[in-house]
Amino acid sequence: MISRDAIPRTRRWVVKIGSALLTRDGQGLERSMLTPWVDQMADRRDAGCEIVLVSSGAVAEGMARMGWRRRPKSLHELQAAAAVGQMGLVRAYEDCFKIRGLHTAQVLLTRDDLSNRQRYLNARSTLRTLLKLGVVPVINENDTVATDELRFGDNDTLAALVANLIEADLLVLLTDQDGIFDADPRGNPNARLIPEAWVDDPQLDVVAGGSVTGLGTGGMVTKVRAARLAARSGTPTIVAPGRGDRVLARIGEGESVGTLLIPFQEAQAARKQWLAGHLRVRGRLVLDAGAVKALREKGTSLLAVGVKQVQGNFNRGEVVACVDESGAEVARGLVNYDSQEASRIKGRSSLRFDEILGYLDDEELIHRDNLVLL
Ligand SMILES: Nc1ncnc2c1ncn2[C@@H]1O[C@H](COP(=O)(O)OP(=O)(O)O)[C@@H](O)[C@H]1O
Ligand SMILES: N[C@@H](CCC(=O)OP(=O)(O)O)C(=O)O
Repeated sequence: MISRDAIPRTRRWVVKIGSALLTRDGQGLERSMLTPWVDQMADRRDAGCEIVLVSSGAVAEGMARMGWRRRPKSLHELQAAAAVGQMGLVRAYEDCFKIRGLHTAQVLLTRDDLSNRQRYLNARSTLRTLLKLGVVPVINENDTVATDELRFGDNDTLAALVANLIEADLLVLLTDQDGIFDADPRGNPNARLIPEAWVDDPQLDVVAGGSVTGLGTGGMVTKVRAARLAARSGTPTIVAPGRGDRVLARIGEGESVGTLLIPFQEAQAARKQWLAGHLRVRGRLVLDAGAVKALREKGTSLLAVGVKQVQGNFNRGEVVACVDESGAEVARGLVNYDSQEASRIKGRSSLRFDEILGYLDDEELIHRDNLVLL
């Protein structure tokens, strides 16, 4: 079970900053407000932590730039506001991170990008590459193209799916309250902070209310839901006070700040169960004896070097069976290369993928997290 003591060992964080924090009463972005967060994130980086930032605020900044006092009702006006405001948002982050010598990258995602397996894998590879290069990705929803059906709707959900995507060690949702209280503190002065809870605690559904500022979307309801999504990849969530002093540093030191939502341990098991029961196996990889042994005895990922034959037509991200030379199924998993690519790299070391394919996406043909032994 993850506890506060384990937080100092976490190395990959997704930090989400909500609109309620970024704008003063709908007056648009304030750089002076952004600087302390950027400094805190840069400090985490200096402490050896990778940071992916999910930031809201495009609509609020767009409204301010257009001189609109009220949040527009029509989807197209909202999309237009987001398009105008996103320019200011990324520019402000770029300027602030530059002072700390860090590069930033704008990443705009829709729900479709994360539900389509191939695009999911591509987004994952790009984010991993940016992190390896030391760049801070600044993510927001691609509001301009997202239709109602395709929207995440709130950036808490987006941040959780990003945490799943990059297998983050921690999701930090910075908001305008000190954390999750046993009642909405705006209407209940006696409300008490919940320092820690299991993410599936039904009590959270009772206490978490919506948003009342008209700037943010979702309130605590979406934060609890997001924590449950993040827990699917075993990621704990901390809902923390964005206006607090040295909040990220204190979290990193294991201090009790905000509300820690602890993931259930079954997350990994559930994923493997889903894989084992998946009926639509698209192809087969015939493994040599060494690879069978490594999978069974050491629980390693499957490398192309241990594959003798590739059978069937499959795409990257589909389920394939791993069989031994007698045809007996050993394992099943989500493959990182399509059947044509797999045929070309079979029996080869990942050091040669670049030369053979012209690129290297993943070193493993199937990562051990996406592999279940049968
Ligand atoms: N149990 C609760 N504890 C704390 N805040 C709550 C609770 N229930 C509802 N809220 C509301 O959630 C709001 C934060 O969510 P939201 O406005 O969506 O902000 P953000 O922009 O950070 O996502 C708070 O201002 C608060 O009024
Ligand atoms: N993509 C939108 C995000 C809206 C949103 O989720 O806001 P919030 O609840 O404040 O995180 C924007 O940038 O305005």
